[in-house]
Amino acid sequence: MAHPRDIARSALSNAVSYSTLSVSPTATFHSPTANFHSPTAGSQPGSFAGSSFAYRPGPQRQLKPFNTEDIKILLLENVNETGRNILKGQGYQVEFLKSSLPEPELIEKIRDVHVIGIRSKTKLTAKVLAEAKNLLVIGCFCIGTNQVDLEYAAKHGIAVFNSPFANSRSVAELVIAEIISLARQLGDRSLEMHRGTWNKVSAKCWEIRGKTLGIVGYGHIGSQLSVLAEAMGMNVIYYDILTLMAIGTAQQVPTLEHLLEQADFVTLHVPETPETKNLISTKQFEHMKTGSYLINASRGTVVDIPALIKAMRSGKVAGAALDVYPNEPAANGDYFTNDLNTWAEDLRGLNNIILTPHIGGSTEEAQRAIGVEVAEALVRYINQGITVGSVNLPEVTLRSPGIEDEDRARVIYIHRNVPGVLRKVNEILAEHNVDKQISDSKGDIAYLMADISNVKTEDIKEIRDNLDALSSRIITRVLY
Ligand SMILES: NC(=O)c1ccc[n+]([C@@H]2O[C@H](COP(=O)([O-])OP(=O)(O)OC[C@H]3O[C@@H](n4cnc5c(N)ncnc54)[C@H](O)[C@@H]3O)[C@@H](O)[C@H]2O)c1
Ligand SMILES: O=C(O)[C@H](O)COP(=O)(O)O
Repeated sequence: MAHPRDIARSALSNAVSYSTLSVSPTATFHSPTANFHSPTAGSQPGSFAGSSFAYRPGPQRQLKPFNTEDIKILLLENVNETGRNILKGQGYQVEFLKSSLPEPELIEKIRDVHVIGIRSKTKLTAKVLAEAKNLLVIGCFCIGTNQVDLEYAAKHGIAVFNSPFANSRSVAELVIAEIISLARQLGDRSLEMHRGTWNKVSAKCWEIRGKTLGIVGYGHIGSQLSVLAEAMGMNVIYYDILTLMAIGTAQQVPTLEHLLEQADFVTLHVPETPETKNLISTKQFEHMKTGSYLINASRGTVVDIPALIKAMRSGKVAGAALDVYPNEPAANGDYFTNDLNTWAEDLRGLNNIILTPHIGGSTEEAQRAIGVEVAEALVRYINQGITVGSVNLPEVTLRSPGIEDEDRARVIYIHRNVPGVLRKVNEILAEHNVDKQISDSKGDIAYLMADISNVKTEDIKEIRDNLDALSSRIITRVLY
């Protein structure tokens, strides 16, 4: 029996196909050049030259079996105007909210939409996604995707996109500011002055020149930070589960303990995974140098905060900067108290601790760039089924056929990765000319895209119905 989501998605897909093959007047692609760069792009056969890929839709028809006005999008967490404008420019119905939503309200709203745009706060769990009967695609307008059940989404044919590095520089700059601020106790001095107290001290205030920065997680952010820190005269060491090429004169160390024992400043730039939960806890604080500093702008679960509070009270750790927390308030103006995290007030009472409200990626530059990058990925997926940049589906694209003809269609078949599917799909497509076809898999899920010609309007329903009838099917889309 078809899942209700599939029926809803089929209905959307069928909506226009029986009345006309032409495109809605609003169906112009937002950007005529829509350039994007993907670090993984070079791995796409036949679609890329090197690692930079300029997608140009050109004058051909857009591949949409629907009026763009039928697409309902919910944007939460104050997604940047750049992204909103791109989506509105397509004619989609866009509902925009500044904050995240409590789960019951989220479930109510997600039932109705084809696309949801979120940032790091909104948790799209299996429970929430199970209610999202119409959902085609999720846009994470941020780097992290740990807030989404990626596996559940893939198994139900819901693509997920993010912006893998548009805010890396902003985070790296914030961390540089924090290193100096902690070394000079700037937060405390500023607070004292705000309270009317003059307290001029040099004891335990340091230059950062010649000090050792230990970076845990040497990815996009960690490696940017490495360059900036060296430029300021710091020695940089890093620990990563992968062996990674050092930038500048930084040096990789073999274990986390090696890093903790040598570093004056420890900064965390790992994703949230089961392995990184409480990565820094009592044992790790014991390995740190007395009087060293800890910075966490990765995810709140990476540091055991009660253990940090103890380490700071004992003087083992001389200062800390936290940008992320296990439980974060939903909206600006909400309180950060023990109701949310049992230790919140103890944390607030410590000296030389910088507490920021998850602002690592919150700059105008980063948010604008993320808005464009994710919104364009969503448009490519909604209108053309292109999955390049998806974090949970195989990355698949075909060059648009560059045709004006009305007898062409793009078939997208997301299916379970089991033997014999290609043969069955091609039997269904056999009466048409398959101009181009590509198929790729990721774990249990496979994504097939075929551009076919010699297709009449009445053939579309038959193709869809036949593909829908295959036991391997997750989602069928026919775009034309
Ligand atoms: N505070 C903010 O606003 C903000 C902004 C952007 C990103 N982030 C967080 O920062 C994280 C890192 O971002 P990035 O873009 O540098 O990610 P990235 O994927 O480019 O790099 C992460 C690195 O961590 C390494 N790693 C993974 N598990 C590890 C482990 N157990 N021990 C050591 N290294 C490990 C990976 O191999 C990788 O090199 C993101 O996942 C996100 O959660 C926070
Ligand atoms: O994952 C990210 O990019 C950061 O944590 C920033 O998240 P935000 O967009 O919710 O500020």
